[in-house]
Amino acid sequence: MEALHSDVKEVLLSEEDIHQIVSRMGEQITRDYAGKNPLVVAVLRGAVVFTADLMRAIDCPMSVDFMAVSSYGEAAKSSGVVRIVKDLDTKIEGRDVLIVEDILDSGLTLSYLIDLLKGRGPASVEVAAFLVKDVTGKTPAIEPRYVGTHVPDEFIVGYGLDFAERYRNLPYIGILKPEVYQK
Ligand SMILES: O=P(O)(O)OC[C@H]1O[C@H](OP(=O)(O)OP(=O)(O)O)[C@H](O)[C@@H]1O
Ligand SMILES: Nc1nc2[nH]cnc2c(=O)[nH]1
Ligand SMILES: [Mg+2]
Repeated sequence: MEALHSDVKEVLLSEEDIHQIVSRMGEQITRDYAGKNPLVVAVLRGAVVFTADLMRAIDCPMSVDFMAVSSYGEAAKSSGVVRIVKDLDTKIEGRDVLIVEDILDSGLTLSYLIDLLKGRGPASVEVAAFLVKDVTGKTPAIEPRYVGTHVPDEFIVGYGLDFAERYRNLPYIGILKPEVYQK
């Protein structure tokens, strides 16, 4: 196993843990979307690593498109305002849409996206979230159909999740040392 990054306090999920979770989620999605042709919507940038793995664990016809939104910018706390940086290139009317997210924290990003995409007349909109953070005071209950696992209320990095655009390339999920983002 590779050495722990010096800015990471603790590893929550190893590469092996991640692989097992993604396989299980892929099986569930494959079963539920049999005979359909879902459009997987990856939310850039955080979800890109998870999406790349999840797609390969889905064994039914599907397509993928990307949307970029950002609410955290360079900060460790949401600005409260979700910005669309890139919209879908695909028409979703009548499609089964599966939004793929790396983490559900305050819920702001997903509640914004779900409302936006539902307004375009899809057949269905579901969410696959790799991580759900256990925080109090989440934006109106979002219940993702597919959840990888729950994480504590700390700042998480790795496997696509960044702080100020760093650490996305760590192959594991870890807790960032507070002194790094409080600097
Ligand atoms: O539930 P929330 O409190 O809205 O937080 C979750 C969102 O925050 C992060 O994205 P961010 O806006 O930082 O952009 P990024 O994906 O480009 O890192 C993460 O990837 C989720 O999309
Ligand atoms: N990297 C990272 N991005 C987030 N966006 C919302 N919560 C988090 C988190 O814990 N870590
Ligand atoms: Mg994101």
